Amino acid sequence: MLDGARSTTPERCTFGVDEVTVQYDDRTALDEVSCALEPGVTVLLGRNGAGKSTLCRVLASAEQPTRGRVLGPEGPVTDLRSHRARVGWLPQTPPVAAHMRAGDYLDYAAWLKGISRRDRPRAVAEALERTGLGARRGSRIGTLSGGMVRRLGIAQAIVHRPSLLVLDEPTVGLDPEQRVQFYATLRGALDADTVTLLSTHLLEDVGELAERVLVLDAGRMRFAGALETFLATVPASPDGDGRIRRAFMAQLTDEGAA
Ligand SMILES: Nc1ncnc2c1ncn2[C@@H]1O[C@H](COP(=O)(O)OP(=O)(O)OP(=O)(O)O)[C@@H](O)[C@H]1O
Repeated sequence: MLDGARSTTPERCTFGVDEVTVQYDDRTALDEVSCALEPGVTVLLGRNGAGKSTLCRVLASAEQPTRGRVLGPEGPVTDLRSHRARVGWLPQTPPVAAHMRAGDYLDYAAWLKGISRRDRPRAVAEALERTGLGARRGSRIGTLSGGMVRRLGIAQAIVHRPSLLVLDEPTVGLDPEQRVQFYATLRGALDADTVTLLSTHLLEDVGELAERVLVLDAGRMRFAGALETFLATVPASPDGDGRIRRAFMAQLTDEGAA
């Protein structure tokens, strides 16, 4: 296990977790999980209940692990406030308020991230532009389509140009066309040096976005490495079909099927 994680040299590790355990009463959501993230998109795969959301929350410092450490470029994170200021986070349920106008909502998100009153208009305009919502600045969020609300979720997560972007199942509930738009929006919204973790159980997301892959199962990290390494865990089939699915299935355990 973790062959890919070992191949991620510490010099290139900008964010990650070290031996993180999260315990809820008698349930172990994460069991001594370690991973090192790099600039680019890492897709976090796992079945329902594997621990994906828990890992996302821990990385975003929205939740404290029972044991273990969150890592930043300077080493273990000790100052949660400044860590949160450099993290963009899109939880499973986008934190939007239907009655607000998109621009006002982003202004509020930028204020929460400590962007000054002077810099906020530019930050908001850029976030709207990067997510293709420039024309929707004055629209009430309740009138936007599901796909637009998801893009607005990305906009609030990137409004402060975070170093680490954590997206928890952002493609769930989007129809195929909305997903295509979402992929394009995300690619356009990311800076080259942004460290992005995207959790999903949609294997399509891997082919569209992943440079690296993590697989969690039953709270344990089963695989961490480059997409090519992940795919190489199973043989190619003559028609080239279903390789991501087979590579994913190969990492799963009976334990996680419970
Ligand atoms: N606040 C909580 N209290 C108790 N148990 C929890 C809590 N949050 C998560 N769990 C449990 O921890 C385990 C991991 O949950 P988590 O939500 O991280 O998984 P997931 O991979 O994101 O699943 P899904 O794809 O269904 O969202 C599950 O067994 C879940 O029931």
